[in-house]
Amino acid sequence: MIDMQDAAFGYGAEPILSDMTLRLAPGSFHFLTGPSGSGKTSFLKLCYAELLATAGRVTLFGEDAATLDRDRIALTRQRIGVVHQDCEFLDHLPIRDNIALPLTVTGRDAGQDANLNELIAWVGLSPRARARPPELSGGERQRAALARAIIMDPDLILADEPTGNVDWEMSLRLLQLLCELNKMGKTILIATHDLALIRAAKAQVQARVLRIAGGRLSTAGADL
Ligand SMILES: Nc1ncnc2c1ncn2[C@@H]1O[C@H](COP(=O)(O)OP(=O)(O)OP(=O)(O)O)[C@@H](O)[C@H]1O
Repeated sequence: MIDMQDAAFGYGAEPILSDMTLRLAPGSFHFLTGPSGSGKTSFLKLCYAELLATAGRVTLFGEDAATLDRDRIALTRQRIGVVHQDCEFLDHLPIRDNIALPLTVTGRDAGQDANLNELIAWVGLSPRARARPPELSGGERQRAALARAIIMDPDLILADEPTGNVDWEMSLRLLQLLCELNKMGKTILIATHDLALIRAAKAQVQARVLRIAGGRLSTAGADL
């Protein structure tokens, strides 16, 4: 699904990520930890070709990310759902329409989409579907961001601090949704600082924990 071979990346001359070698197998569940500023978001961006490796190779669904043209990148991204750290929405649109945006920008009629209503119910937002983003709580926004990320039925879900601004109860609820997606066969990669969340996940799914520190990727110890 995603293969990295000695991949490196830097915003300037100096790499911030080096020697990244990793394989994300279909159906696997991974966490990515590391200190603030260590490069977790940048790493996720390599995984959906928002950034391209400056050395080594990143292969997405069997294709070298560096060789993908714009159309192939767009097609590849339809297989990847991203929950961004800042979960930005269009504030003038109801949250239902925000969740449906990936459908509407690809020319589908969201109004008739039964899956959309089902998905909104699944994340527990049916009573809030007509509310606008500024009227939502942090936890509701995070669940809306997750719904928007999976509306196109992606194979891989990348989540950047999906529980960053919510209380523990809501963190567990979001985790539950991600574990359910994994049980449906989706591949999950979650960047998080929250070690308690990782421990809670390990009780439900087989999760591998990766750590970025000092620009290098390693497998975190079993003490988590
Ligand atoms: N667009 C950019 N241009 C230049 N430097 C950047 C850019 N984005 C991030 N950086 C720098 O790259 C490094 C890694 O940032 P990144 O956001 O990937 O880390 P992170 O581990 O996700 O951080 P956090 O946990 O605080 O979200 C940081 O030093 C950051 O300042």
